[in-house]
Amino acid sequence: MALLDAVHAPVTEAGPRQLARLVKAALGMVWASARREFSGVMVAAVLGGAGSALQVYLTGRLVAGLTSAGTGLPAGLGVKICALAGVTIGLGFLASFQRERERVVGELVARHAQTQVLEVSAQVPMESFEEPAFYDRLQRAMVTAEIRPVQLASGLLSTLVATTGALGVAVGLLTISPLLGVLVPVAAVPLWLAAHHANRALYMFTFRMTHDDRTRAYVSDLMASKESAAEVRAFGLASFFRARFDRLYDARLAAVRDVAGIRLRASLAGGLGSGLVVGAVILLAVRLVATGSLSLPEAGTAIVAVALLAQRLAAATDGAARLHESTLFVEDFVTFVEPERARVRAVATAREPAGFDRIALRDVSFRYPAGSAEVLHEIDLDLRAGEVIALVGENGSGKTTLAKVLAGIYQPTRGTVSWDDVVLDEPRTRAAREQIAVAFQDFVRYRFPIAENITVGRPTRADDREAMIEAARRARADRFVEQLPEGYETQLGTQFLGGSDLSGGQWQRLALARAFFRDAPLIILDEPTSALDPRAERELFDDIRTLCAGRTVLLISHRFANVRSADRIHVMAAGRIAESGTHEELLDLGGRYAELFHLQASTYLDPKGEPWHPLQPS
Ligand SMILES: Nc1ncnc2c1ncn2[C@@H]1O[C@H](COP(=O)(O)OP(=O)(O)OP(=O)(O)O)[C@@H](O)[C@H]1O
Repeated sequence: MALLDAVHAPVTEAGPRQLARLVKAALGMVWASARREFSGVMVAAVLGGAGSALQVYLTGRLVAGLTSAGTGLPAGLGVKICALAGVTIGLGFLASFQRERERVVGELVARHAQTQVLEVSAQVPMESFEEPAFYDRLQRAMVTAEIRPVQLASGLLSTLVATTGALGVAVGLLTISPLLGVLVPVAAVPLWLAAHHANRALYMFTFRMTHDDRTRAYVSDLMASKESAAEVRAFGLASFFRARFDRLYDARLAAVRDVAGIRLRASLAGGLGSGLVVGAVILLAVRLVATGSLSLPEAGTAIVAVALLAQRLAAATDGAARLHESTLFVEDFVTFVEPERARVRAVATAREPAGFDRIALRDVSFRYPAGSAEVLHEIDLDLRAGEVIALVGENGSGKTTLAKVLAGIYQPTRGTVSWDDVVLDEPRTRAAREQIAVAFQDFVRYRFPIAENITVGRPTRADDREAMIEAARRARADRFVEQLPEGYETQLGTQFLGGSDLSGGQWQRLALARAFFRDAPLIILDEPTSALDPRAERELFDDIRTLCAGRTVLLISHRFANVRSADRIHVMAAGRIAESGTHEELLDLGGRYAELFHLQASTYLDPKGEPWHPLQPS
């Protein structure tokens, strides 16, 4: 936790200046997303304030009329009562209007905030997803964007409405007794101090719980998602996960009780302090009657106004407290969204490389943010336009990492990637992704219709059905898709209405089709056939040049026989390129490639060195 605090100190430690900045940011959010609705409530607030002043004035006139009339009814009593009732009904209507508008403003701000968090999350550098602190910030920003806008809107609007209402009553009271009018607002001070303390406690609680909350959400996801459902049942993990979930929730509940205690004590102290002030002011009103400074009707009206003002001030303080609370959380949103916007702007202005005749990696090293050591060391690699280049090597040797650096997913820690003479800095790398198609080893299974699983490869040409079907054909996905009753319109994902599932190999063919549909000059295929049957695998590798004609291809495979026709094969070992050459050159070299190639080939030979025929007894 100490580390997290150092990375992102909670805002409660900050002074009024930072709070003012956050209030400004919060207002900016409301204004940007709900200008019209917000303006409507402002007008209602002003009307409400005027109505409150009128209410006090009419009450005063009514009381004065009643006391001066002696035993009979005063003249114009009916009109005064009707006017007072009319103002009260009007104020009630304004209150309902405000409540309903608040809801709409809250939703509008929530949508605005969530869109920004999602946009940023989808664009942050991939390295961010390697840092636990990033997930904490993301989680806080997500939660803030989801639930705080409603609180922000309601806090802001009810503060405005209650403050204008309080001002109206205060104006009425000041005309009766300036002393009482000045003293009543003091009742808001203990309420505000208490709210400030309570908000701090809540924010610190949320801040400190983020990591544990994420762990709990992960465990609950394991228990409730389709991806883990089979293993959870096969290994009987339900009670094991349940115990872990309970432990985490117990810790949270203990912390919730602590923070609830702090908030309750603060609220009691605030209410007590405020009540004492109001009581003292009423006593003072009585004393002013005794000393003859106030008449009895004036004192009666003043006491009603004091109670009304205290009530409005409490509402205004409550609104301000909610605004303050949500503002603390706005910090989580702002610190997440703002820095990333600068990067996005930089990318928007970056020139996309025009293409390449040669891609060159020079002295490229890479270390994962979470890793203690470099996983790529001083890599020099060239890919010329139209070549098929293969990467082979044992598990963990760095093939996927290198492919991701080439794909512009990761930025090298040291060294450069250039397209011809253009060195790709971060913005250019992002821009260059437009010209790269990748089929990842851990590709995504989109729970969309089949056609969309392919067209997300290049959403801007999603309407090109012919190209979509052609991509499916190249990935040999057309055969099984055409046998499905709804063909390319088949919804995937059994969690959605009418959805069905595919086999691992069929999903992989869709991932391949997606890469083909992207139609980019550089195609990176990381273990593209790991789930395919031997026939499909053979077909793909035999045809790779035709399938990717005119493109530059980087192929990664564990099966050495698959890459033997590549223009150049690089053998990776412990993050370095250990050997390079054509299949024949590498066999002649008699090194690691030759050893691993023969090792794999031997599994297809019987003990006498003949090809293995499993159906014929040896
Ligand atoms: N996100 C990560 N954070 C830290 N280290 C990582 C991360 N991903 C991979 N590594 C480490 O980087 C090294 C290279 O991994 P990489 O996935 O590039 O290997 P690979 O050759 O593609 O392996 P495989 O053949 O198993 O797919 C491994 O030692 C791995 O533990």
